[in-house]
Amino acid sequence: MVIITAGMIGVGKTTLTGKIAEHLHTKAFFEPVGENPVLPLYYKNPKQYGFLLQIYFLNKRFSMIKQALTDDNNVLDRSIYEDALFTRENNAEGNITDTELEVYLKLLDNMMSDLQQLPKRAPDLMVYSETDFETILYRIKKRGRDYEQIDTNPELKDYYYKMWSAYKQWYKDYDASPKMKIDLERYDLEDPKNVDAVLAMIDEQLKSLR
Ligand SMILES: Nc1ncnc2c1ncn2[C@@H]1O[C@H](COP(=O)(O)OP(=O)(O)OP(=O)(O)O)[C@@H](O)[C@H]1O
Repeated sequence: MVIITAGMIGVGKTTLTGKIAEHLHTKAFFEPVGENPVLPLYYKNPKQYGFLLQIYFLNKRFSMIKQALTDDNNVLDRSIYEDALFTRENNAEGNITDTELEVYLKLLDNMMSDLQQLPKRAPDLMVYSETDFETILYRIKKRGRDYEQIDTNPELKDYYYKMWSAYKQWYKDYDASPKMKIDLERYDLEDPKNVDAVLAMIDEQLKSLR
């Protein structure tokens, strides 16, 4: 089984990915932000580093999905299927030019067609997490990464809102695999009871796929 998690910045995908991997005894693929040299540069100067950051992520995600689809027993914390959303939003914000977007999309297209030659062509399940916008802001604040804070960079609130809204449509349009939605506002994963409830929902969904 290959499961991918998806959802807005700060929604709680990383925690959920860890819980799923532990529960199913599978390997989790994370992309630790501390090891990303471009991310802090991007938040300081999105116009200069927007394109570079998206190429950085795309390259990482391509390696991860290739390995995941080859090994066939994995959970991925965000995947190549949602990266273009960030690129499009940064294009709409004026951080990424139309030419950069075009080059990016062609590269992405090439990468996606390469995936068709792998033992498995797509994930088995996409687990999408959502909360309301206020909860997103609360969790970003609580997590406390300096460069993500709207207190020091108020313009970020607008960017976050646009991303949060765009994700709703992204979920509706996603058709690369079966999908399910988890309400991580109702099921806050800090409570172990909620973890059990969410894992039971995922088990149920997996059963229906077998
Ligand atoms: N293409 C992209 N993919 C993922 N993250 C991106 C991308 N472009 C910019 N970012 C930024 O990189 C950071 C990713 O952080 P992280 O991997 O912890 O994901 P997250 O969505 O915040 O996680 P979680 O749902 O676990 O809270 C965020 O600050 C996000 O805004």
